[in-house]
Amino acid sequence: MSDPTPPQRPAPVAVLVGPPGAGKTTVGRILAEWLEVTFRDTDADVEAAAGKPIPEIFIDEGEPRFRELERQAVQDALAKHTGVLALGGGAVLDGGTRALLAPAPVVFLDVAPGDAVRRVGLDAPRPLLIGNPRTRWRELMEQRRPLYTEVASAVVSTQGRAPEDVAEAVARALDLPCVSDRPTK
Ligand SMILES: Nc1ncnc2c1ncn2[C@@H]1O[C@H](COP(=O)(O)OP(=O)(O)O)[C@@H](O)[C@H]1O
Ligand SMILES: O=C(O)C1=C[C@@H](OP(=O)(O)O)[C@@H](O)[C@H](O)C1
Ligand SMILES: [Mg+2]
Repeated sequence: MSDPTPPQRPAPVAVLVGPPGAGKTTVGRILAEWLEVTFRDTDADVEAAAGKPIPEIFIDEGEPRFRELERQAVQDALAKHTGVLALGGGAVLDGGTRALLAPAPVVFLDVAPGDAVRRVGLDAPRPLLIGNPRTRWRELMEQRRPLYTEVASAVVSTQGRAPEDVAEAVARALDLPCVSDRPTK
């Protein structure tokens, strides 16, 4: 008699990584809607666990504590969340977090510096971009690009693409069957 099929471990259908301004949160929400699954963002999970916004966690407790909370959020989401998951841009800096991501369907959303800095300038503050955002972003990306590439099974460019076009490219890269049709323009 053959062995019974082992119980499937729940896993997100897609995990988005990439630098601040790549559009992980925006694209993740759109993709989740099309797939008719839930969306989760580890930044929101970390804020809920700490009971304060990210800039305050950095000021009060420092980046190492933020990365620890982030690793716990990633671990929890990978174990329990079956929808689309967006990570914070620096999650890949932590070796433990990278190891957790190894079996997951991870997509690296790539973005050009000019686009990223313009996008985050219109959005919520990122503590690591304080000062000269353009220079800081380039420094972050120099350090992180190899790490995004290491954890990802696919890379999707966001250059000159609307968030819906990026979501479609992610779905194609992971061979995901979207339930809801892409809204027509
Ligand atoms: N492909 C895109 N084109 C134009 N603007 C975008 C795109 N993706 C995201 N944005 C905008 O950029 C800002 C940052 O997006 P967000 O999803 O928070 O990025 P991330 O989570 O990767 O830091 C938001 O204001 C969002 O509306
Ligand atoms: O790049 C980073 O180190 C960070 C990116 C942010 O998330 P987004 O990439 O969603 O902006 C957030 O986790 C925090 O401000 C730190
Ligand atoms: Mg985000």
